[in-house]
Amino acid sequence: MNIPSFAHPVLSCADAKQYESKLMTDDAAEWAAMQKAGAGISRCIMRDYQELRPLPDHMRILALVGKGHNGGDALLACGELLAHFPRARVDLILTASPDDLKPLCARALKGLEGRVKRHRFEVESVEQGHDLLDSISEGRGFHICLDGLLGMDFRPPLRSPLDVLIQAVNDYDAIDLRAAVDLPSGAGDEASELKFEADFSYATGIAKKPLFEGIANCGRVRYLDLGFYNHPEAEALDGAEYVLTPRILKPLNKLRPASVDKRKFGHLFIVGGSAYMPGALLMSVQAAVRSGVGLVTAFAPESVAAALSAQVPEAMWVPWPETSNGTLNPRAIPLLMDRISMASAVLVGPGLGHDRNTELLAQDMATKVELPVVFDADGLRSRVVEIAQKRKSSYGKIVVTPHMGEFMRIAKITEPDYDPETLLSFSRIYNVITLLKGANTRICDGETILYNTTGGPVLSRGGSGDLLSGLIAGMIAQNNSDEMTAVARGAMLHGLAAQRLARARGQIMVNTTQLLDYLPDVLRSLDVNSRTRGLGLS
Ligand SMILES: NC(=O)C1=CN([C@@H]2O[C@H](COP(=O)(O)OP(=O)(O)OC[C@H]3O[C@@H](n4cnc5c(N)ncnc54)[C@H](OP(=O)(O)O)[C@@H]3O)[C@@H](O)[C@H]2O)[C@@H](O)CC1
Ligand SMILES: Nc1ncnc2c1ncn2[C@@H]1O[C@H](COP(=O)(O)OP(=O)(O)O)[C@@H](O)[C@H]1O
Repeated sequence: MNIPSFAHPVLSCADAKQYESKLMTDDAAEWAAMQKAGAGISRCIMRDYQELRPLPDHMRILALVGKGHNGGDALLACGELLAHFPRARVDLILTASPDDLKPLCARALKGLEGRVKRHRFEVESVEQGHDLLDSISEGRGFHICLDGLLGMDFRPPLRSPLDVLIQAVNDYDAIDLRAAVDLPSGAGDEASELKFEADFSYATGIAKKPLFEGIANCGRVRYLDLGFYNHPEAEALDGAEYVLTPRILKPLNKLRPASVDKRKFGHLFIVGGSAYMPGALLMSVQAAVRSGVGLVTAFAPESVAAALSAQVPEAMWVPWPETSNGTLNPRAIPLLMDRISMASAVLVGPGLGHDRNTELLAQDMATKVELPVVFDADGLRSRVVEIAQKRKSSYGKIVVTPHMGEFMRIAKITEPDYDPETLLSFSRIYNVITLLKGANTRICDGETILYNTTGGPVLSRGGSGDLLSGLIAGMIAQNNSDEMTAVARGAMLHGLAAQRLARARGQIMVNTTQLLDYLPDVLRSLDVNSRTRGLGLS
Protein backbone atom coordinates (compact mmCIF):
# COMPACT_ATOMS: atom_id res chain seq x y z
CA MET A 1 0.00 0.00 0.00
CA ASN A 2 1.26 3.48 -0.78
CA ILE A 3 1.22 5.45 2.42
CA PRO A 4 -1.58 7.96 2.12
CA SER A 5 -1.82 11.37 3.72
CA PHE A 6 -3.82 10.04 6.66
CA ALA A 7 -0.97 8.11 8.30
CA HIS A 8 2.35 9.37 9.62
CA PRO A 9 5.55 7.35 10.12
CA VAL A 10 6.42 5.99 13.55
CA LEU A 11 10.14 6.52 14.11
CA SER A 12 12.75 5.40 16.60
CA CYS A 13 13.92 8.20 18.89
CA ALA A 14 17.23 8.31 17.02
CA ASP A 15 15.51 8.68 13.64
CA ALA A 16 13.05 11.23 15.05
CA LYS A 17 15.95 13.33 16.35
CA GLN A 18 17.72 13.19 13.01
CA TYR A 19 14.56 14.09 11.10
CA GLU A 20 13.71 16.97 13.47
CA SER A 21 17.21 18.36 13.04
CA LYS A 22 16.48 18.72 9.31
CA LEU A 23 13.19 20.51 9.95
CA MET A 24 14.33 22.80 12.72
CA THR A 25 17.46 24.53 11.71
CA ASP A 26 17.24 27.50 14.08
CA ASP A 27 15.85 28.52 17.46
CA ALA A 28 12.86 30.29 15.91
CA ALA A 29 11.66 27.08 14.26
CA GLU A 30 12.22 25.05 17.44
CA TRP A 31 10.42 27.61 19.55
CA ALA A 32 7.47 27.61 17.16
CA ALA A 33 7.32 23.79 17.36
CA MET A 34 7.50 23.88 21.15
CA GLN A 35 4.67 26.40 21.33
CA LYS A 36 2.50 24.18 19.14
CA ALA A 37 3.42 21.21 21.31
CA GLY A 38 2.56 23.09 24.53
CA ALA A 39 -0.78 24.25 23.13
CA GLY A 40 -1.61 20.75 21.86
CA ILE A 41 -0.72 19.08 25.17
CA SER A 42 -2.86 21.51 27.17
CA ARG A 43 -5.81 20.96 24.82
CA CYS A 44 -5.46 17.21 25.19
CA ILE A 45 -5.28 17.41 28.98
CA MET A 46 -8.39 19.59 29.19
CA ARG A 47 -10.18 17.11 26.96
CA ASP A 48 -8.96 13.85 28.49
CA TYR A 49 -9.48 14.86 32.11
CA GLN A 50 -13.21 14.96 31.40
CA GLU A 51 -13.27 11.16 31.37
CA LEU A 52 -13.07 11.57 35.16
CA ARG A 53 -15.13 14.73 35.73
CA PRO A 54 -15.18 18.34 34.55
CA LEU A 55 -11.92 20.16 35.28
CA PRO A 56 -12.21 22.31 38.38
CA ASP A 57 -11.42 26.05 38.11
CA HIS A 58 -9.03 25.73 41.02
CA MET A 59 -7.16 22.79 39.62
CA ARG A 60 -3.77 21.93 41.02
CA ILE A 61 -1.11 21.11 38.46
CA LEU A 62 2.27 19.62 39.20
CA ALA A 63 4.87 19.83 36.41
CA LEU A 64 8.13 17.89 36.56
CA VAL A 65 10.60 19.87 34.53
CA GLY A 66 13.90 18.61 33.11
CA LYS A 67 16.47 20.77 31.45
CA GLY A 68 15.70 19.96 27.82
CA HIS A 69 12.95 20.75 25.35
CA ASN A 70 10.72 18.14 26.93
CA GLY A 71 10.72 20.36 30.01
CA GLY A 72 10.13 23.39 27.78
CA ASP A 73 7.04 21.77 26.26
CA ALA A 74 5.68 21.01 29.73
CA LEU A 75 6.20 24.64 30.80
CA LEU A 76 4.47 25.99 27.71
CA ALA A 77 1.57 23.60 28.33
CA CYS A 78 1.30 24.96 31.89
CA GLY A 79 1.15 28.50 30.47
CA GLU A 80 -1.72 27.47 28.19
CA LEU A 81 -3.59 25.79 31.03
CA LEU A 82 -3.21 28.94 33.12
CA ALA A 83 -4.57 31.01 30.25
CA HIS A 84 -7.72 28.84 30.26
CA PHE A 85 -7.93 28.43 34.02
CA PRO A 86 -6.51 31.60 35.59
CA ARG A 87 -7.41 30.33 39.07
CA ALA A 88 -5.42 27.14 38.65
CA ARG A 89 -2.29 26.64 40.72
CA VAL A 90 0.89 25.40 39.07
CA ASP A 91 3.82 23.96 41.00
CA LEU A 92 7.03 23.13 39.19
CA ILE A 93 9.59 20.64 40.39
CA LEU A 94 12.92 21.44 38.74
CA THR A 95 15.71 18.92 38.77
CA ALA A 96 18.37 21.30 37.47
CA SER A 97 19.25 24.85 38.38
CA PRO A 98 17.72 27.46 36.03
CA ASP A 99 21.22 28.23 34.73
CA ASP A 100 21.58 24.67 33.46
CA LEU A 101 18.38 24.67 31.41
CA LYS A 102 18.64 24.62 27.61
CA PRO A 103 17.96 28.15 26.31
CA LEU A 104 14.43 27.44 25.02
CA CYS A 105 13.47 25.68 28.24
CA ALA A 106 14.81 28.68 30.18
CA ARG A 107 12.79 30.98 27.92
CA ALA A 108 9.61 28.98 28.63
CA LEU A 109 10.33 29.17 32.36
CA LYS A 110 10.82 32.93 32.18
CA GLY A 111 7.42 33.23 30.50
CA LEU A 112 5.79 31.75 33.61
CA GLU A 113 7.54 34.02 36.09
CA GLY A 114 5.28 35.22 38.88
CA ARG A 115 2.50 32.81 37.86
CA VAL A 116 3.89 29.55 39.21
CA LYS A 117 5.75 28.24 42.25
CA ARG A 118 9.13 26.61 41.78
CA HIS A 119 10.58 23.83 43.89
CA ARG A 120 13.97 22.15 43.61
CA PHE A 121 14.03 18.40 44.05
CA GLU A 122 16.93 17.76 46.33
CA VAL A 123 15.60 14.93 48.45
CA GLU A 124 17.32 11.59 48.75
CA SER A 125 14.57 9.07 49.40
CA VAL A 126 11.16 8.22 48.02
CA GLU A 127 9.59 8.87 51.45
CA GLN A 128 11.07 12.36 51.49
CA GLY A 129 9.70 12.76 47.98
CA HIS A 130 6.20 11.95 49.24
CA ASP A 131 6.61 14.46 52.04
CA LEU A 132 7.59 17.08 49.48
CA LEU A 133 4.55 16.30 47.32
CA ASP A 134 2.30 16.48 50.39
CA SER A 135 3.77 19.77 51.43
CA ILE A 136 3.49 21.28 47.93
CA SER A 137 -0.16 20.24 47.60
CA GLU A 138 -0.92 20.97 51.26
CA GLY A 139 -2.08 17.37 51.55
CA ARG A 140 -4.71 17.73 48.84
CA GLY A 141 -2.91 16.02 45.96
CA PHE A 142 -2.94 17.13 42.33
CA HIS A 143 -5.48 17.03 39.56
CA ILE A 144 -2.75 16.77 36.93
CA CYS A 145 0.88 15.76 36.94
CA LEU A 146 2.77 16.63 33.80
CA ASP A 147 6.01 14.79 33.16
CA GLY A 148 8.50 16.94 31.25
CA LEU A 149 11.65 15.45 32.73
CA LEU A 150 13.09 13.46 29.84
CA GLY A 151 12.05 13.06 26.26
CA MET A 152 13.54 11.30 23.30
CA ASP A 153 17.09 12.20 24.32
CA PHE A 154 16.99 9.92 27.33
CA ARG A 155 19.86 7.48 27.66
CA PRO A 156 19.77 4.92 30.49
CA PRO A 157 20.52 4.55 33.32
CA LEU A 158 18.29 7.08 35.06
CA ARG A 159 20.51 9.36 37.09
CA SER A 160 19.79 10.57 40.58
CA PRO A 161 17.66 12.42 41.65
CA LEU A 162 15.37 11.69 38.67
CA ASP A 163 15.02 8.07 39.70
CA VAL A 164 13.87 9.05 43.19
CA LEU A 165 11.50 11.69 41.85
CA ILE A 166 9.89 9.34 39.31
CA GLN A 167 9.49 6.60 41.91
CA ALA A 168 8.00 9.04 44.41
CA VAL A 169 5.50 10.39 41.88
CA ASN A 170 4.60 6.90 40.61
CA ASP A 171 3.82 5.79 44.18
CA TYR A 172 1.93 8.93 45.14
CA ASP A 173 -1.73 8.06 44.79
CA ALA A 174 -3.23 11.54 45.10
CA ILE A 175 -2.91 12.40 41.39
CA ASP A 176 -5.92 12.20 39.08
CA LEU A 177 -4.25 12.24 35.67
CA ARG A 178 -0.61 11.61 34.81
CA ALA A 179 0.45 13.00 31.47
CA ALA A 180 3.81 12.46 29.80
CA VAL A 181 5.14 14.96 27.30
CA ASP A 182 6.17 13.09 24.15
CA LEU A 183 6.98 9.85 25.97
CA PRO A 184 7.27 8.93 29.64
CA SER A 185 10.56 9.78 31.28
CA GLY A 186 12.69 6.66 31.27
CA ALA A 187 11.24 5.39 27.94
CA GLY A 188 13.29 5.60 24.76
CA ASP A 189 15.10 3.49 22.18
CA GLU A 190 16.82 2.11 25.24
CA ALA A 191 14.54 2.24 28.26
CA SER A 192 15.17 2.06 31.95
CA GLU A 193 13.15 -0.33 34.05
CA LEU A 194 11.75 2.58 36.03
CA LYS A 195 9.55 4.87 33.94
CA PHE A 196 7.06 7.59 34.70
CA GLU A 197 3.73 5.74 34.84
CA ALA A 198 1.65 7.76 32.45
CA ASP A 199 -2.09 7.59 31.93
CA PHE A 200 -1.52 9.45 28.67
CA SER A 201 1.57 10.06 26.54
CA TYR A 202 1.19 13.01 24.21
CA ALA A 203 3.53 12.35 21.29
CA THR A 204 4.65 15.73 20.01
CA GLY A 205 5.10 15.92 16.25
CA ILE A 206 6.42 12.39 15.78
CA ALA A 207 5.08 9.19 17.34
CA LYS A 208 8.12 7.32 18.59
CA LYS A 209 8.42 3.53 18.46
CA PRO A 210 8.83 2.93 22.22
CA LEU A 211 5.25 4.19 22.68
CA PHE A 212 3.93 1.07 20.98
CA GLU A 213 6.02 -1.57 22.69
CA GLY A 214 4.12 -4.13 24.80
CA ILE A 215 0.62 -3.49 26.09
CA ALA A 216 0.10 0.19 26.77
CA ASN A 217 3.56 0.48 28.25
CA CYS A 218 3.28 4.25 28.04
CA GLY A 219 -0.40 4.65 28.95
CA ARG A 220 -2.71 5.86 26.25
CA VAL A 221 -0.86 7.32 23.29
CA ARG A 222 -2.18 10.52 21.77
CA TYR A 223 -0.45 11.71 18.64
CA LEU A 224 -0.21 15.47 18.20
CA ASP A 225 0.19 16.25 14.54
CA LEU A 226 2.29 19.41 14.54
CA GLY A 227 2.74 19.47 10.78
CA PHE A 228 6.22 17.89 10.85
CA TYR A 229 5.38 15.78 7.83
CA ASN A 230 4.33 18.70 5.63
CA HIS A 231 7.91 18.86 4.50
CA PRO A 232 9.82 17.58 1.44
CA GLU A 233 12.22 15.67 3.74
CA ALA A 234 9.27 13.44 4.74
CA GLU A 235 9.41 11.75 1.32
CA ALA A 236 12.66 10.09 2.26
CA LEU A 237 11.27 8.43 5.40
CA ASP A 238 10.47 4.77 5.13
CA GLY A 239 9.56 1.92 7.44
CA ALA A 240 6.56 -0.28 8.06
CA GLU A 241 4.89 1.43 11.03
CA TYR A 242 2.51 4.38 10.83
CA VAL A 243 0.13 6.17 13.16
CA LEU A 244 -3.35 7.00 11.88
CA THR A 245 -4.65 10.54 11.88
CA PRO A 246 -8.32 11.62 11.77
CA ARG A 247 -7.68 12.70 8.18
CA ILE A 248 -8.67 9.13 7.26
CA LEU A 249 -12.29 10.11 7.94
CA LYS A 250 -12.27 13.00 5.50
CA PRO A 251 -13.89 11.09 2.58
CA LEU A 252 -16.86 10.25 4.81
CA ASN A 253 -17.56 13.85 5.57
CA LYS A 254 -18.73 15.03 2.17
CA LEU A 255 -22.20 15.86 0.96
CA ARG A 256 -23.52 12.86 -0.91
CA PRO A 257 -24.42 13.55 -4.56
CA ALA A 258 -28.10 14.31 -5.15
CA SER A 259 -28.56 11.48 -7.62
CA VAL A 260 -27.44 8.53 -5.47
CA ASP A 261 -29.58 5.68 -4.19
CA LYS A 262 -28.97 3.11 -1.48
CA ARG A 263 -27.33 0.54 -3.77
CA LYS A 264 -24.46 2.96 -4.34
CA PHE A 265 -23.44 2.50 -0.70
CA GLY A 266 -23.15 -1.26 -0.74
CA HIS A 267 -24.90 -4.18 0.87
CA LEU A 268 -23.43 -5.96 3.87
CA PHE A 269 -24.35 -9.53 4.82
CA ILE A 270 -23.81 -10.42 8.47
CA VAL A 271 -23.81 -14.05 9.61
CA GLY A 272 -23.76 -14.72 13.32
CA GLY A 273 -25.64 -15.26 16.52
CA SER A 274 -26.70 -18.38 18.33
CA ALA A 275 -29.67 -19.10 20.53
CA TYR A 276 -27.60 -18.32 23.62
CA MET A 277 -25.59 -15.36 22.21
CA PRO A 278 -27.95 -13.29 20.07
CA GLY A 279 -26.78 -9.97 21.56
CA ALA A 280 -23.38 -9.99 19.83
CA LEU A 281 -25.04 -10.28 16.42
CA LEU A 282 -27.50 -7.56 17.37
CA MET A 283 -24.68 -5.17 18.32
CA SER A 284 -22.79 -5.81 15.08
CA VAL A 285 -25.93 -5.15 13.08
CA GLN A 286 -26.68 -1.98 15.06
CA ALA A 287 -23.19 -0.66 14.31
CA ALA A 288 -23.34 -1.71 10.66
CA VAL A 289 -26.57 0.18 9.99
CA ARG A 290 -24.84 3.30 11.42
CA SER A 291 -21.77 2.89 9.20
CA GLY A 292 -23.28 4.53 6.15
CA VAL A 293 -23.76 1.28 4.23
CA GLY A 294 -26.87 1.27 2.05
CA LEU A 295 -28.30 -2.13 3.02
CA VAL A 296 -27.71 -4.70 5.72
CA THR A 297 -28.97 -8.28 5.65
CA ALA A 298 -28.53 -10.26 8.86
CA PHE A 299 -28.66 -14.07 8.90
CA ALA A 300 -29.73 -15.06 12.42
CA PRO A 301 -30.71 -18.29 14.20
CA GLU A 302 -34.39 -18.89 13.44
CA SER A 303 -35.39 -18.99 17.10
CA VAL A 304 -34.20 -15.40 17.67
CA ALA A 305 -34.49 -13.74 14.25
CA ALA A 306 -37.95 -12.26 14.85
CA ALA A 307 -37.00 -10.78 18.22
CA LEU A 308 -33.80 -9.29 16.79
CA SER A 309 -35.55 -7.86 13.76
CA ALA A 310 -37.85 -5.89 16.07
CA GLN A 311 -34.76 -4.23 17.56
CA VAL A 312 -33.18 -3.18 14.26
CA PRO A 313 -35.93 -2.92 11.68
CA GLU A 314 -33.55 -1.11 9.31
CA ALA A 315 -31.80 -4.44 8.57
CA MET A 316 -33.34 -7.32 6.63
CA TRP A 317 -33.40 -10.43 8.81
CA VAL A 318 -33.19 -13.94 7.38
CA PRO A 319 -33.98 -16.80 9.80
CA TRP A 320 -31.34 -19.56 9.57
CA PRO A 321 -32.01 -23.19 10.61
CA GLU A 322 -30.31 -24.17 13.85
CA THR A 323 -28.48 -27.22 15.15
CA SER A 324 -29.47 -28.86 18.42
CA ASN A 325 -26.87 -26.57 20.07
CA GLY A 326 -28.74 -23.47 18.96
CA THR A 327 -25.94 -22.60 16.51
CA LEU A 328 -26.29 -21.96 12.79
CA ASN A 329 -26.57 -25.13 10.77
CA PRO A 330 -23.78 -25.18 8.14
CA ARG A 331 -26.00 -27.11 5.73
CA ALA A 332 -28.15 -24.01 5.29
CA ILE A 333 -25.33 -22.08 3.60
CA PRO A 334 -27.27 -21.98 0.26
CA LEU A 335 -29.58 -19.48 2.03
CA LEU A 336 -26.69 -17.06 1.83
CA MET A 337 -25.01 -18.21 -1.38
CA ASP A 338 -28.30 -17.89 -3.32
CA ARG A 339 -28.37 -14.19 -2.48
CA ILE A 340 -24.63 -13.47 -2.58
CA SER A 341 -24.79 -11.59 -5.90
CA MET A 342 -26.60 -8.78 -4.03
CA ALA A 343 -23.86 -8.33 -1.43
CA SER A 344 -20.68 -6.28 -1.49
CA ALA A 345 -19.06 -7.68 1.68
CA VAL A 346 -19.73 -10.29 4.37
CA LEU A 347 -19.11 -10.37 8.12
CA VAL A 348 -19.00 -13.74 9.87
CA GLY A 349 -18.72 -14.43 13.55
CA PRO A 350 -20.39 -12.20 16.13
CA GLY A 351 -22.15 -14.47 18.62
CA LEU A 352 -21.70 -17.49 16.34
CA GLY A 353 -20.69 -19.79 19.18
CA HIS A 354 -17.88 -22.31 19.06
CA ASP A 355 -18.71 -25.81 17.91
CA ARG A 356 -17.96 -28.10 14.98
CA ASN A 357 -20.93 -26.71 13.02
CA THR A 358 -19.86 -23.08 13.21
CA GLU A 359 -16.30 -24.11 12.39
CA LEU A 360 -17.56 -25.77 9.19
CA LEU A 361 -19.66 -22.74 8.40
CA ALA A 362 -16.70 -20.36 8.80
CA GLN A 363 -14.52 -22.57 6.59
CA ASP A 364 -17.21 -22.74 3.94
CA MET A 365 -17.56 -18.98 3.92
CA ALA A 366 -13.80 -18.53 3.53
CA THR A 367 -13.79 -20.96 0.61
CA LYS A 368 -16.94 -19.98 -1.26
CA VAL A 369 -17.42 -16.24 -0.82
CA GLU A 370 -15.43 -14.28 -3.38
CA LEU A 371 -16.24 -10.91 -1.80
CA PRO A 372 -14.24 -9.36 1.03
CA VAL A 373 -15.08 -11.28 4.22
CA VAL A 374 -14.46 -10.13 7.80
CA PHE A 375 -14.02 -12.91 10.35
CA ASP A 376 -14.56 -11.90 13.95
CA ALA A 377 -15.02 -13.61 17.32
CA ASP A 378 -16.02 -17.28 16.86
CA GLY A 379 -15.45 -16.96 13.14
CA LEU A 380 -11.73 -16.68 13.88
CA ARG A 381 -10.36 -20.20 13.27
CA SER A 382 -6.93 -21.35 12.18
CA ARG A 383 -8.47 -23.18 9.21
CA VAL A 384 -9.93 -19.88 8.00
CA VAL A 385 -6.51 -18.27 7.72
CA GLU A 386 -5.10 -21.39 6.10
CA ILE A 387 -7.82 -21.13 3.46
CA ALA A 388 -7.07 -17.42 3.07
CA GLN A 389 -3.47 -18.30 2.28
CA LYS A 390 -4.60 -20.05 -0.92
CA ARG A 391 -7.27 -17.54 -1.88
CA LYS A 392 -7.30 -16.34 -5.49
CA SER A 393 -5.91 -12.86 -5.95
CA SER A 394 -9.07 -11.83 -7.84
CA TYR A 395 -11.18 -12.43 -4.69
CA GLY A 396 -11.81 -9.83 -2.03
CA LYS A 397 -9.52 -9.80 0.99
CA ILE A 398 -10.09 -11.78 4.13
CA VAL A 399 -9.97 -9.58 7.21
CA VAL A 400 -9.46 -11.05 10.68
CA THR A 401 -10.11 -9.04 13.85
CA PRO A 402 -8.56 -10.91 16.78
CA HIS A 403 -7.67 -9.66 20.24
CA MET A 404 -4.36 -11.04 21.50
CA GLY A 405 -5.92 -14.28 22.83
CA GLU A 406 -7.56 -15.00 19.50
CA PHE A 407 -4.41 -13.97 17.64
CA MET A 408 -2.36 -16.49 19.62
CA ARG A 409 -4.84 -19.16 18.56
CA ILE A 410 -4.86 -18.42 14.84
CA ALA A 411 -1.15 -17.57 14.65
CA LYS A 412 -0.34 -20.71 16.67
CA ILE A 413 1.85 -18.92 19.19
CA THR A 414 1.93 -19.66 22.89
CA GLU A 415 2.75 -16.24 24.38
CA PRO A 416 1.35 -12.75 23.74
CA ASP A 417 3.62 -11.19 21.13
CA TYR A 418 3.56 -7.47 20.27
CA ASP A 419 6.60 -7.56 18.01
CA PRO A 420 5.67 -5.74 14.77
CA GLU A 421 7.52 -8.42 12.78
CA THR A 422 5.20 -11.14 14.11
CA LEU A 423 2.12 -9.28 12.92
CA LEU A 424 3.70 -8.41 9.58
CA SER A 425 4.76 -11.96 8.86
CA PHE A 426 1.43 -13.47 9.99
CA SER A 427 -0.54 -11.13 7.70
CA ARG A 428 1.87 -11.66 4.81
CA ILE A 429 2.04 -15.46 5.09
CA TYR A 430 -1.71 -15.92 5.41
CA ASN A 431 -2.59 -13.17 2.94
CA VAL A 432 -4.99 -11.46 5.35
CA ILE A 433 -5.60 -8.02 6.74
CA THR A 434 -5.28 -8.33 10.49
CA LEU A 435 -6.79 -5.95 12.97
CA LEU A 436 -5.13 -6.85 16.26
CA LYS A 437 -7.31 -5.35 19.00
CA GLY A 438 -6.00 -3.91 22.21
CA ALA A 439 -5.04 -0.65 23.84
CA ASN A 440 -3.28 0.37 20.63
CA THR A 441 -5.06 -1.45 17.88
CA ARG A 442 -2.79 -2.47 15.00
CA ILE A 443 -3.98 -2.95 11.43
CA CYS A 444 -1.68 -4.83 9.10
CA ASP A 445 -1.72 -6.03 5.50
CA GLY A 446 1.64 -7.77 5.60
CA GLU A 447 3.62 -4.72 4.47
CA THR A 448 2.44 -1.93 6.70
CA ILE A 449 1.19 -1.57 10.26
CA LEU A 450 -1.23 1.25 11.03
CA TYR A 451 -1.59 2.10 14.73
CA ASN A 452 -4.97 3.35 15.84
CA THR A 453 -4.40 5.29 19.05
CA THR A 454 -8.01 6.31 19.60
CA GLY A 455 -10.32 4.70 22.14
CA GLY A 456 -9.60 3.80 25.72
CA PRO A 457 -10.55 1.65 28.67
CA VAL A 458 -14.23 2.58 28.29
CA LEU A 459 -14.09 -0.04 25.53
CA SER A 460 -13.02 -2.79 27.92
CA ARG A 461 -16.49 -4.26 28.17
CA GLY A 462 -18.39 -7.03 26.40
CA GLY A 463 -19.68 -6.05 22.99
CA SER A 464 -17.14 -3.37 22.01
CA GLY A 465 -15.60 -5.77 19.53
CA ASP A 466 -18.99 -6.59 18.02
CA LEU A 467 -19.67 -2.92 17.38
CA LEU A 468 -16.21 -2.62 15.86
CA SER A 469 -16.69 -5.53 13.46
CA GLY A 470 -20.06 -4.16 12.33
CA LEU A 471 -18.52 -0.78 11.63
CA ILE A 472 -15.52 -2.18 9.81
CA ALA A 473 -17.56 -4.51 7.65
CA GLY A 474 -19.97 -1.66 6.89
CA MET A 475 -17.03 0.48 5.75
CA ILE A 476 -15.69 -2.31 3.52
CA ALA A 477 -19.12 -2.94 1.99
CA GLN A 478 -19.32 0.67 0.84
CA ASN A 479 -16.51 -0.06 -1.58
CA ASN A 480 -15.10 3.42 -1.58
CA SER A 481 -11.55 2.52 -0.60
CA ASP A 482 -9.21 -0.45 -0.35
CA GLU A 483 -10.02 -2.88 2.46
CA MET A 484 -7.08 -1.82 4.65
CA THR A 485 -8.22 1.81 4.60
CA ALA A 486 -11.82 0.80 5.28
CA VAL A 487 -10.74 -1.30 8.29
CA ALA A 488 -8.62 1.53 9.66
CA ARG A 489 -11.46 3.99 9.15
CA GLY A 490 -13.87 1.82 11.13
CA ALA A 491 -11.33 1.44 13.95
CA MET A 492 -10.75 5.17 14.17
CA LEU A 493 -14.46 5.98 14.23
CA HIS A 494 -15.02 3.40 16.95
CA GLY A 495 -12.19 4.81 19.08
CA LEU A 496 -13.17 8.45 18.65
CA ALA A 497 -16.80 7.70 19.51
CA ALA A 498 -15.59 5.82 22.61
CA GLN A 499 -13.57 8.86 23.70
CA ARG A 500 -16.61 11.08 23.31
CA LEU A 501 -18.73 8.64 25.28
CA ALA A 502 -16.18 8.50 28.10
CA ARG A 503 -15.88 12.28 28.21
CA ALA A 504 -19.63 12.76 28.33
CA ARG A 505 -20.60 9.89 30.63
CA GLY A 506 -17.36 8.60 32.22
CA GLN A 507 -15.58 5.29 31.70
CA ILE A 508 -17.41 3.18 34.21
CA MET A 509 -21.21 3.42 34.35
CA VAL A 510 -22.06 3.17 30.69
CA ASN A 511 -23.40 0.60 28.24
CA THR A 512 -21.37 -0.56 25.29
CA THR A 513 -24.07 0.43 22.81
CA GLN A 514 -24.12 4.04 24.06
CA LEU A 515 -21.04 4.43 21.86
CA LEU A 516 -23.32 4.35 18.82
CA ASP A 517 -24.89 7.66 19.79
CA TYR A 518 -21.51 9.40 19.62
CA LEU A 519 -20.60 8.25 16.11
CA PRO A 520 -22.39 11.08 14.30
CA ASP A 521 -20.63 13.73 16.42
CA VAL A 522 -17.24 12.34 15.45
CA LEU A 523 -17.84 13.02 11.79
CA ARG A 524 -19.68 16.26 12.28
CA SER A 525 -16.89 17.77 14.37
CA LEU A 526 -14.14 17.30 11.79
CA ASP A 527 -12.79 20.35 10.06
CA VAL A 528 -12.49 18.60 6.73
CA ASN A 529 -10.90 21.39 4.81
CA SER A 530 -8.02 21.92 7.22
CA ARG A 531 -4.84 21.48 5.18
CA THR A 532 -2.28 22.23 7.79
CA ARG A 533 -2.79 19.80 10.63
CA GLY A 534 -4.67 16.62 11.56
CA LEU A 535 -8.37 17.30 11.49
CA GLY A 536 -8.81 18.41 15.05
CA LEU A 537 -7.70 16.44 18.06
CA SER A 538 -10.92 14.81 19.10
N1 LIG B 1 13.45 19.39 18.74
C1 LIG B 1 12.38 20.21 18.83
O1 LIG B 1 12.40 21.33 18.46
C2 LIG B 1 11.18 19.70 19.43
C3 LIG B 1 11.27 18.88 20.54
N2 LIG B 1 10.22 18.53 21.24
C4 LIG B 1 10.40 18.00 22.58
O2 LIG B 1 11.74 17.99 22.96
C5 LIG B 1 12.16 16.72 23.42
C6 LIG B 1 13.59 16.53 23.10
O3 LIG B 1 14.25 17.58 23.72
P1 LIG B 1 15.79 17.57 24.04
O4 LIG B 1 16.53 17.21 22.83
O5 LIG B 1 16.09 18.88 24.67
O6 LIG B 1 15.96 16.40 25.05
P2 LIG B 1 15.18 16.01 26.41
O7 LIG B 1 14.78 14.60 26.18
O8 LIG B 1 14.14 16.99 26.82
O9 LIG B 1 16.28 16.14 27.56
C7 LIG B 1 17.46 15.59 27.43
C8 LIG B 1 18.25 15.96 28.65
O10 LIG B 1 18.03 14.90 29.54
C9 LIG B 1 19.26 14.57 30.14
N3 LIG B 1 19.38 13.13 30.31
C10 LIG B 1 19.51 12.19 29.35
N4 LIG B 1 19.60 10.98 29.88
C11 LIG B 1 19.54 11.16 31.22
C12 LIG B 1 19.59 10.26 32.34
N5 LIG B 1 19.77 8.94 32.16
N6 LIG B 1 19.44 10.77 33.57
C13 LIG B 1 19.30 12.09 33.75
N7 LIG B 1 19.27 13.00 32.74
C14 LIG B 1 19.38 12.52 31.51
C15 LIG B 1 20.37 15.09 29.25
O11 LIG B 1 21.22 15.71 30.14
P3 LIG B 1 22.85 15.56 30.01
O12 LIG B 1 23.13 14.10 29.81
O13 LIG B 1 23.17 16.39 28.84
O14 LIG B 1 23.31 16.08 31.33
C16 LIG B 1 19.68 16.05 28.32
O15 LIG B 1 20.09 17.39 28.49
C17 LIG B 1 11.24 15.78 22.72
O16 LIG B 1 11.12 14.53 23.38
C18 LIG B 1 9.96 16.57 22.74
O17 LIG B 1 9.37 16.48 24.02
C19 LIG B 1 8.90 19.00 20.82
O18 LIG B 1 8.70 20.21 21.46
C20 LIG B 1 8.80 19.23 19.34
C21 LIG B 1 9.88 20.13 18.88
N1 LIG C 1 -7.84 -0.64 27.45
C1 LIG C 1 -8.30 -0.44 26.21
N2 LIG C 1 -7.92 0.65 25.52
C2 LIG C 1 -8.38 0.85 24.26
N3 LIG C 1 -9.21 0.00 23.63
C3 LIG C 1 -9.60 -1.09 24.26
C4 LIG C 1 -9.17 -1.38 25.58
N4 LIG C 1 -9.74 -2.54 25.95
C5 LIG C 1 -10.48 -2.97 24.92
N5 LIG C 1 -10.39 -2.10 23.89
C6 LIG C 1 -11.03 -2.21 22.57
O1 LIG C 1 -12.34 -2.75 22.78
C7 LIG C 1 -12.63 -3.72 21.79
C8 LIG C 1 -12.85 -5.06 22.48
O2 LIG C 1 -13.06 -6.07 21.54
P1 LIG C 1 -13.25 -7.59 21.99
O3 LIG C 1 -12.11 -8.02 22.85
O4 LIG C 1 -13.53 -8.37 20.77
O5 LIG C 1 -14.52 -7.48 22.90
P2 LIG C 1 -15.91 -8.25 22.83
O6 LIG C 1 -15.62 -9.63 22.38
O7 LIG C 1 -16.44 -8.23 24.23
O8 LIG C 1 -16.78 -7.49 21.91
C9 LIG C 1 -11.48 -3.67 20.81
O9 LIG C 1 -11.75 -2.72 19.81
C10 LIG C 1 -10.31 -3.18 21.67
O10 LIG C 1 -9.30 -2.57 20.92
